[in-house]
Amino acid sequence: MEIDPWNRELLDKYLRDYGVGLVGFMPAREETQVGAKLRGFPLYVHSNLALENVSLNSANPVLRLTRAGGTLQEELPGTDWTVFTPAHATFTPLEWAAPSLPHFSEERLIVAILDKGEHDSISRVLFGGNLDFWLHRLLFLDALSYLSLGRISLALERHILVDIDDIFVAKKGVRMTEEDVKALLASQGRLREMVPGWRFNLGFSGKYYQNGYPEENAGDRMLLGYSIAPHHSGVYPVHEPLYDAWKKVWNVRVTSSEEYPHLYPARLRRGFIHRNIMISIFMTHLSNYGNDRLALYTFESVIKFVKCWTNLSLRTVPPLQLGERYFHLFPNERDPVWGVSGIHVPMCRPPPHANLGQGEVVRSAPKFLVIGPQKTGTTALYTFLAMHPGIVANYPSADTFEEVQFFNGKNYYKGIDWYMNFFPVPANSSSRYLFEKSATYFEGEVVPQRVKALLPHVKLVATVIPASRRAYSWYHHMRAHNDPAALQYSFHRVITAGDGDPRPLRNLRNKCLVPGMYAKHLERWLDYFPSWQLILIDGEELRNDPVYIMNELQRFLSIQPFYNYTEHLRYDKRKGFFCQVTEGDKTKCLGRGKGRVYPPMDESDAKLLKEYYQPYNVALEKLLTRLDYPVPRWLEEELQ
Ligand SMILES: Nc1ncnc2c1ncn2[C@@H]1O[C@H](COP(=O)(O)OS(=O)(=O)O)[C@@H](OP(=O)(O)O)[C@H]1O
Repeated sequence: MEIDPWNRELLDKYLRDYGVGLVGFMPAREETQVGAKLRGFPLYVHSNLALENVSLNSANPVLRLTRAGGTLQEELPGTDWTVFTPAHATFTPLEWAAPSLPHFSEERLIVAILDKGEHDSISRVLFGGNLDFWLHRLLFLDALSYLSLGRISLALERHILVDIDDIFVAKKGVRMTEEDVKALLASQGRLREMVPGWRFNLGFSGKYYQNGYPEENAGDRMLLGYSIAPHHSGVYPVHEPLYDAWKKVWNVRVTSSEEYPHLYPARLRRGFIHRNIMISIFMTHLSNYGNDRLALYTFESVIKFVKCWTNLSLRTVPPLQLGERYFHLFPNERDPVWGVSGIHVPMCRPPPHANLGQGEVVRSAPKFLVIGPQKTGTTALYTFLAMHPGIVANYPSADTFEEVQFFNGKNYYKGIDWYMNFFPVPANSSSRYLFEKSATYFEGEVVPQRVKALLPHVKLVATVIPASRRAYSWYHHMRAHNDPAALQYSFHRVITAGDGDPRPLRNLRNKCLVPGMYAKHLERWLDYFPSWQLILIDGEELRNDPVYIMNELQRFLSIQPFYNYTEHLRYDKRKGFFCQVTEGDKTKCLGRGKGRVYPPMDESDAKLLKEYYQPYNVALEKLLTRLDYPVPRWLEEELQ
């Protein structure tokens, strides 16, 4: 509002030429202005006021979501409000308030004002302060809608359902009596007048039915007559046996949870779909419906308040429809992101509502992940790490061997319990370094976000080798695994495949080439993790001097005790690689699948790939320099 004339002229020209409106806020200032003219506007201001008794101008065209609900008899936060006195018909008051001074409570000073643009062809909504005051946030949304000619507008329809879980679950003495149930039904009747069709949705666990004092048991019986359903308790993190039961016994399609995704305040909670069951987010618990009945009071008050100050139309629909509407509105939330933010690694994570029975254990989370990409020496790294007495690897998977492959692909939908079961329970989890290696994590679009949500403090180990060498090794890996496309097409054909080529060939090309765009993928990881949580290992050095790399890695992970790899790794002439020294001074090397023998890459293909990866390599070098990471020698050579 108070920029210098030159910038003001530029800004106004822009606003006029493109028909853009302006929302302005008056900054707090030290000196008080009384009746001062606002430069360039036919408008006078008075600053540094304490205000109260707010009301809105119902005739102002800006009001859309906000309703002029009467006079709000409360003080505005702060004592540095500015009020406006217009001197042109272009201005229409939007909001009034009275000064917080004795005998002035009837006065109406303008705290927010609409400039219709009749003075200088620019429409504005001006606020005499910031958005700390809740009503101004609503007015701000309306200002955006008005000034954008309705293009930036939120729908006015809202759906609401109150879900009361565990309706019978509470200790004797704090359960619902008949009187409480009657109060619930009476409240439901009153709410129905404000929200057509309102109905509390009750869920139960039958185990606790008739488990209270006689008057509470009478309450239980009355509730049973009302309507209850066994489709609640969408506990989070997901408790798989519950989902099994929901599917098998009741064919439940929708349920509720109050935890996901472990973010506070509660308004940050979200929905998700797991095993085709929609989890909406609206769940409350019994305790405030019996006894003090605070929940009933709160809901009625909130709804009255919303109806008083907004033009929102409140509706209710049954749970299934609500779930469908929810995910139609927020399609991005269909995919869950399992998270335990706030719980530090090592985390102990029994399902929150599950009583740990015999044979059940509390597991610890991995402290670091080897994320790949494939063919960069990750198996060697995994094997060398697992030799360390202080490091514990995941159990192997029946399908994917040493790799769990949880955060990418379908396994993610098996839930956290499935993942955690891959980790042994160390006697003293805090002194052991659990880790897993899944080389497919590196380039997965959703992987960094998922890892961050579940393991925010985890350290990340990535390995890189020349991208073209990686691509060639991967191609031979696929041939060795009898991949039909890899067997059918030559390496040249794969790396030169165009968008018009058959899908299997294009897929192969992408999987072959995309992981080597190292900088692009690393940047994605760094969107979620600070650089000090990530180490980048030169796979060439790992191959030639694994002891040096393992020492670096131990330092990065701050692992105790320091393991002397010199005595435990030895170059094996026959294998052509470093291998593990075993008892009896023999060596145990990786299997035939690692360190394969295949013909060298055609020079023309090597040239093609060098050009292809050039921009990615340039970006990688820049990234490494920016992060103060060492630049591998092969990268320097590639860029010469
Ligand atoms: N010590 C040791 N022993 C055997 N192999 C070693 C070793 N160090 C690095 N390498 C290189 O690792 C390459 C395989 O990489 P990955 O283990 O990441 O492959 S995989 O993604 O897990 O399939 C593998 O690639 P290929 O040579 O193409 O088979 C090796 O070059």
